[in-house]
Amino acid sequence: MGTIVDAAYTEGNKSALSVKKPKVVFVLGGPGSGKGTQCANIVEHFGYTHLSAGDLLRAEINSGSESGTMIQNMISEGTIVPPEITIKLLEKAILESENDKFLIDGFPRNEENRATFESVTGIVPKFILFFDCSEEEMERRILSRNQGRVDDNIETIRKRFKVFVESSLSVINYYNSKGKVKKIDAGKPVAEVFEAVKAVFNPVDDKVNLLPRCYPIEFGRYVMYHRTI
Ligand SMILES: Nc1ncnc2c1ncn2[C@@H]1O[C@H](COP(=O)(O)OP(=O)(O)O)[C@@H](O)[C@H]1O
Ligand SMILES: Nc1ccn([C@@H]2O[C@H](COP(=O)(O)OP(=O)(O)O)[C@@H](O)[C@H]2O)c(=O)n1
Ligand SMILES: [Mg+2]
Repeated sequence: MGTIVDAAYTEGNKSALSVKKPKVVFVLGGPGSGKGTQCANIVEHFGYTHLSAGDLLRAEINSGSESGTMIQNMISEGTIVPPEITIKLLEKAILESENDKFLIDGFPRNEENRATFESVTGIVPKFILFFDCSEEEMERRILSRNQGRVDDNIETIRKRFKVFVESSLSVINYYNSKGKVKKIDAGKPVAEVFEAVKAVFNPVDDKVNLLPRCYPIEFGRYVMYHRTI
């Protein structure tokens, strides 16, 4: 149809993303673990662009797209939308951005998401940020989130926890076996969680830390400058 999404596909069904080669960090964790909250902090501090798979799917519903009804039903049930749909939305957002580094929040949520993304885009994530939080705390947070989401009710929350344990944890285990998971204790207050997050990102990514800080060390008549980053 000549849309930007169609244009993203080149010969052999490979995505144009294999040309753009963006830097990608997957941000995973149970519903309510604080992914969106911490992504906002990372954007502010490290200059990434935040792409929430859930937000992109909700925007697709609101755009009146033909897949809208199906997406709406799946979100209401807490089930996972087929990867073709979510991946196209992610690709479009990445290609439309001038940035080259992205936080992909809430994706991949199952093995099918993961394997399809990898084969279609050829992108290998730099690392996975995993927000580890108890169900009791996640439930408390979601029930006071107040964003008017159709899935933030106790019945759907329970279904989403089940999907997380049965389908999403295996993705985290997969990347863990490759040494790519940075696990964060997400049960603490927002500021404390962000301290742990900051320690994970390479300091050279830090927007407020772009110039190396040096301090002099004197050795007799020589003065050496030691870089702190
Ligand atoms: N560390 C935290 N402690 C307490 N509340 C938090 C924390 N992180 C996020 N929240 C709140 O919990 C709710 C869920 O957070 P959110 O970032 O939307 O999580 P997710 O994207 O993982 O579902 C929001 O209302 C948010 O303000
Ligand atoms: N990769 C994804 C991400 C979200 N979703 C759907 O979108 C819903 C909300 O996802 P979300 O990431 O906004 O939810 P939170 O983890 O932020 O609470 C999920 O429960 C799924 O129904 C999906 O199908 N596939
Ligand atoms: Mg979220």
